Amino acid sequence: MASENSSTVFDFFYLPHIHNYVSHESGLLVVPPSLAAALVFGAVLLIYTLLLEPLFFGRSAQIPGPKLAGLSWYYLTYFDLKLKRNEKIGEWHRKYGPVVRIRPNEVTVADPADFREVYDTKSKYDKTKYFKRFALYGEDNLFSTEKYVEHQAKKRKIAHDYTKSRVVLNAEALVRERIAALLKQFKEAPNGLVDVFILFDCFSHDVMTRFLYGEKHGTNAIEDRNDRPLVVNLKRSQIYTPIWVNFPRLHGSWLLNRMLGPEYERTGEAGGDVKRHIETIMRKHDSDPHHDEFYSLYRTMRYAKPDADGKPMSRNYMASEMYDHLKAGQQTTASTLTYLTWRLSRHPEWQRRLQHELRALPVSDTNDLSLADLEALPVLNAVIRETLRLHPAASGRGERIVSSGGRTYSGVFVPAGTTIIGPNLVVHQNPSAFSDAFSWCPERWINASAEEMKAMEYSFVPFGHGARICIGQNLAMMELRLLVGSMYRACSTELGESCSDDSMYQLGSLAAVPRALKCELYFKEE
Ligand code: HEM
Repeated sequence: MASENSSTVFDFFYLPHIHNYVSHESGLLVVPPSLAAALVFGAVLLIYTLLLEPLFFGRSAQIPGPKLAGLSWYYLTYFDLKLKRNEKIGEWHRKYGPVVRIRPNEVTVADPADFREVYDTKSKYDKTKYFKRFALYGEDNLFSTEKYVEHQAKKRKIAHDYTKSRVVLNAEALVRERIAALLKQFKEAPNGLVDVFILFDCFSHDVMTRFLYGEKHGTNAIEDRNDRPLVVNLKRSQIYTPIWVNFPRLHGSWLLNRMLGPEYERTGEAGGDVKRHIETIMRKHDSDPHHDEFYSLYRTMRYAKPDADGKPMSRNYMASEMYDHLKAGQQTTASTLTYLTWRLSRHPEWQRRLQHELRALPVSDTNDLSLADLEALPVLNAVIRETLRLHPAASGRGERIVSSGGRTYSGVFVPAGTTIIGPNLVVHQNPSAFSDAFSWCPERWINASAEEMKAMEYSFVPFGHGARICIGQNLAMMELRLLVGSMYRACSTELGESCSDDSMYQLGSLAAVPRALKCELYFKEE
């Protein structure tokens, strides 16, 4: 029998009411039947909700995938923070098949037909709330707009400027001018050693700023180091994008700044720097009395037809759109160019074939290659396509919501409301379209039969598909063709000592960049 003076653990924690439930004989807890029943019910409910429902009885339980991914949102987050998200999802598809549950309510598809169903114009899937992170200045841009219909209305106002003929008219000359500045830097580099990643980043930054605000107000990051901090910080911030994506409220907090150090803190400010940069440029542009006389996307937006309510585009909306295009167009293009020149440096035989093809072309009075000629070159287009296939530069987070009634993908039913994604990296590894899918093999695009080519093209979606396909793809393809064409006509490249398969491992960051955040190559003028 417990003495009146003996103390229990409940005294220690001072839980006065609990004494009512302690046996005076044994000192043990005596739980009244009603409380016991409530506790058991609670435990069963918890087990059912956290374990049995997601694993066996829930609407998504039959979808293949790792059990842990079905149980917890954090399982994929773990690989995401390690910057291995895309690689992991690819691995799961090889193990579990074309449809995989990657989070309790999130599914990816790898089959090209399923990919097309998700993104097709006919399907009209909405985007998820994830894209709200990309809204800026309090305004949704094209990329962050959730609703299909609203997105279409916005796109109609600017899509014309991104058609092929308009891009050639408004941007070809500025791209050529920036290429000349870039090649000069390559040629003047000490010992010919160049970090191409940073310089391609500067190149695509200059092209984008000039396209967006007009040549006169664009940057000179290639030759002027004062214009580079923005580029460098945006590049470094790639390492931390999974924190921003998974824990947006925690990102940039005092706690993370202390835990991750000054590099994290500094790059966390990159977004704010871009915002201020855009605001400054808009003010400069507005106070320029000649701003209507030269092309810029900003000018197009300022004079776009007003909405049905008669309102022109708001200043904040225009700023939001320009910020998004700047980031979307800069890092993707720089990453693609980096992987392309790296692959060519690893495969000198392809470099020689490319040079042979380029050097046989006629040049203009100004010693330029014509875009039409470049578009028709089999080797140039094969090396570009093969690089876009193996190293797609976007994040693979094209989240959409399965619409009402649910859908069946490759025989697997996915309920309405589920987040669905077609990661293009995984679609590009489709073994029935691409034999030896993990090898960089441009030959496949040259020697394919008509039937093989059809299958490859169906599975080749580096710019996405459908209504939300990359608006900048014509600009990107023009930059790639003109730059790679001009560069390899004039020079050769070789791997620098610091450049290895490990340093070039492609991270699962927002723009899929090389792990070392650099790529050193030797340039030899020929
Ligand atoms: C090699 C370079 C590029 C690649 C691989 C690429 C890839 C992509 C992909 C896959 C998407 C679709 C995302 C989704 O479905 O959610 C996309 C959208 C987009 N891209 Fe690109 N892109 C590139 C260059 C550019 C350039 C140069 C611009 C210039 C403006 C640009 C601007 C955009 C915009 C604004 C969107 C959103 C379109 C919308 O939601 O309607 N991209 N890009």
